[in-house]
Amino acid sequence: MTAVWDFELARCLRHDGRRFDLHVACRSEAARLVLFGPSGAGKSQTLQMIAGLARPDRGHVRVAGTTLFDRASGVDLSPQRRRLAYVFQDYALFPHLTVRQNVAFALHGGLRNPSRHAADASVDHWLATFQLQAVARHYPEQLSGGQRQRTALARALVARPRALLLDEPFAALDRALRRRLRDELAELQAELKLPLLLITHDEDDVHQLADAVVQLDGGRVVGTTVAPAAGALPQAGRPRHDTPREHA
Ligand SMILES: Nc1ncnc2c1ncn2[C@@H]1O[C@H](COP(=O)(O)OP(=O)(O)OP(=O)(O)O)[C@@H](O)[C@H]1O
Repeated sequence: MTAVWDFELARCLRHDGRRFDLHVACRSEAARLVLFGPSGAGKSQTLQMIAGLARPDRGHVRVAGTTLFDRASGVDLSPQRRRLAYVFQDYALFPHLTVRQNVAFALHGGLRNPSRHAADASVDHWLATFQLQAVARHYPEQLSGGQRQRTALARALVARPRALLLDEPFAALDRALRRRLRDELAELQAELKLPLLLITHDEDDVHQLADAVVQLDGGRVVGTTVAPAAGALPQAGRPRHDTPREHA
């Protein structure tokens, strides 16, 4: 069976005389894969290399059988051609664009600002899906945390991505909202059948969303688990280096 996620990424980072060696490999059939680990484990670097925003020294990235990067054979698709929607931790909405414009922006490859009245069926569809019609003319600073996150998701999905990459998508939200939005995201993923890769240090994200989890620490994979049961994971601050229960 073709793996949904198949990547091996190696990169040496140097900064201020310090060195961080990252080597992360994963092959998984999980539609919802979570990379879990403490701060500094290498989660963001891994996600950025998958998205094409950072370049590995060696390795490969394949998503649902399509090769997006392969150092050995010289394949290196641009972030746009990888068609992976990336939702940043702070959502990275454009403050000078309305909700509708933020969502429509992704349709034009980000080359120009869409008009405030831009009409497009797919923009309307995603605004409706995320219940954003009432705030479509609002600017990001006029939105609640949940509405900001939904706008970022609508903007990510409108361009029909191959997969969705999420960097700590619930970190900026309160606990009750996190729980609700995790459920919404899980439902949406099941409906769209869109592969989802999420990075987090929050164990609740893992339990509510993961089909499989890859635990990272110090730039290395320290465990892979399929559908982890509650309590099966170490605290993000205290990683466990024992034998993985099952391979993803
Ligand atoms: N551009 C860079 N140059 C040098 N080192 C870097 C660079 N970016 C990140 N690092 C280092 O790489 C390591 C992994 O960073 P990364 O941001 O991937 O961790 P993380 O697991 O996402 O952490 P967090 O949860 O805090 O975001 C850290 O030690 C960091 O200092």
